[in-house]
Amino acid sequence: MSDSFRARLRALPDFPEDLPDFDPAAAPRDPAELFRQWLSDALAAGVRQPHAFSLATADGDGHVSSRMLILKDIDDDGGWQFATARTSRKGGELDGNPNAAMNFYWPERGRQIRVAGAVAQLSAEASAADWDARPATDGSSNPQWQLYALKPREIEFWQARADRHHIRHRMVF
Ligand SMILES: Cc1cc2nc3c(=O)[nH]c(=O)nc-3n(C[C@H](O)[C@H](O)[C@H](O)COP(=O)(O)O)c2cc1C
Repeated sequence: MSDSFRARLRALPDFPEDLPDFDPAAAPRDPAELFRQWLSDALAAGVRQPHAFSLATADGDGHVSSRMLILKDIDDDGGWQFATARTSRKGGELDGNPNAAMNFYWPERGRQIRVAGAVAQLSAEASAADWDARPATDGSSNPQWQLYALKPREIEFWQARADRHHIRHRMVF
């Protein structure tokens, strides 16, 4: 059972054959601009939810949890925005420890983007506007809904290569 499962896992392909090139030296210096370029490329390549990312948070004892969320914006202050209920597990963990990490992965392009930093709550007005802009909005309000912004301490753009010399473009702020 375990042997055959291991063999099944081993037989799965890691990355597609036709990976894009990436030259960090020629990339925009602004990470938001580079992310927008990569997002357009991912959409053109048929990536279904390139705006979905995993968010890792930690509780006061250092126990880590992660879950998928949707990126709402990268704002003019460089904040990577997402929204959730303030009363959720992640909301409680962020209250006690603002440090969090995002991870985007776009398999069709062999690309991963890691963003880590401290998260701050945005205004009640911005949170309400985000709630109202949800696709299934019914006009009701949700006072628990909170828009957050992660201010990057570090960002890494990662490009898989067929020769396994994967490219890591890391920025520290
Ligand atoms: C693709 C995807 C996108 C999601 N986007 C959001 C989101 O933007 N906000 C949110 O609160 N939950 C979102 N969820 C649900 C969360 O993953 C999670 O189940 C929920 O927020 C509770 O997380 P917590 O108990 O760790 O706080 C999404 C789930 C998936 C699979």
